[in-house]
Amino acid sequence: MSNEPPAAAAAAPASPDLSHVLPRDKAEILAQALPYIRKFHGKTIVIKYGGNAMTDPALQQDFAEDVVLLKLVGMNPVVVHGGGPQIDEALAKVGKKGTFIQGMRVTDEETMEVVEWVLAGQVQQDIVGLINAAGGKAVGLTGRDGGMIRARKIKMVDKDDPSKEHDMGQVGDIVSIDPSVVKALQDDQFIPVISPLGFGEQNENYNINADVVAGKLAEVLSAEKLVLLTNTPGVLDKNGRLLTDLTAREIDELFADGTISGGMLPKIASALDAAKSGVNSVHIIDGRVPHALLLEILTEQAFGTMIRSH
Ligand SMILES: Nc1ncnc2c1ncn2[C@@H]1O[C@H](COP(=O)(O)OP(=O)(O)O)[C@@H](O)[C@H]1O
Ligand SMILES: CC(=O)N[C@@H](CCC(=O)OP(=O)(O)O)C(=O)O
Repeated sequence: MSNEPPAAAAAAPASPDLSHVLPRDKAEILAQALPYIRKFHGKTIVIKYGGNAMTDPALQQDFAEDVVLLKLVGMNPVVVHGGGPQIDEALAKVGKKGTFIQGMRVTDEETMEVVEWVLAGQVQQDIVGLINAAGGKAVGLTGRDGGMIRARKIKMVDKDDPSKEHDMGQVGDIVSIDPSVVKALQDDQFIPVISPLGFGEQNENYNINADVVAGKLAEVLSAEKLVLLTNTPGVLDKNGRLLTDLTAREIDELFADGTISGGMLPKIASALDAAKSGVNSVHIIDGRVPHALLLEILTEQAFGTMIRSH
């Protein structure tokens, strides 16, 4: 994405060497996960896997293993994936450059075809394959499957001039989500992997920002947690320092002074909506950290940015 990240966003943490950890210490670490396994047993956890967090094959494998582990200890992970950089790469091959307005891709007809192919054909199936190889049973879905995500053309009002509206092409705004197909899959021990594509009243296709789908799905599923994996340590302040905790009022201030830009705009807005709609804990975390999901869900380690409704 073309927006400038605050300074600290660039540094990816290195993979730790655990060869020196004694077996009894490893057992102790496993035992410390018990309270979290008990707390989240049977609960739905919506995981947004951002396109920017999925660029390294080793990290992708860690991610798939984490999802399977969460399922095997009794949680209900639901994966919503992105794919912004992967779409950009495919567009470049046909000589097109992505254009973004307020963190959303302007989607003309030709771009829509590429978006569908990359998200549902490539990225989703790669994730499904990795989860299955790690011992899970993943099923890939788009918003069309089971009539899940109804959408309409988004109205994008200019943030500086509210009298101006941008034509975003086939970018969708969610009208409703019917989660019955997700629930049926969960009941049969499958792990749903959802591409952020919706359909409209005339059966037309929509490209929807994946953070928006993840946030709304977490709300509709009454999820316990929404975890958004991205390529920064979390939300950063103007000096590139991590903000570990954000309330609605603080988020308004960050929007107003321009600290949040690009892809972080829909991410924070969706995270806040989910927190306000009753999702108990909402976190934006660094997907470049090996086993980021396990760190966030099964340890007491404070990690990334937690979004609170008040
Ligand atoms: N205040 C901020 N803190 C952290 N990241 C920010 C901030 N403002 C803008 N960003 C940008 O948001 C990006 C994450 O959003 P996005 O590119 O859509 O990633 P993803 O593919 O994970 O959804 C970061 O890489 C960074 O460039
Ligand atoms: C409307 C819109 O912006 N759709 C996104 C869908 C993918 C996405 O959200 O990917 P990330 O999570 O990796 O950014 C796009 O076309 O890039």
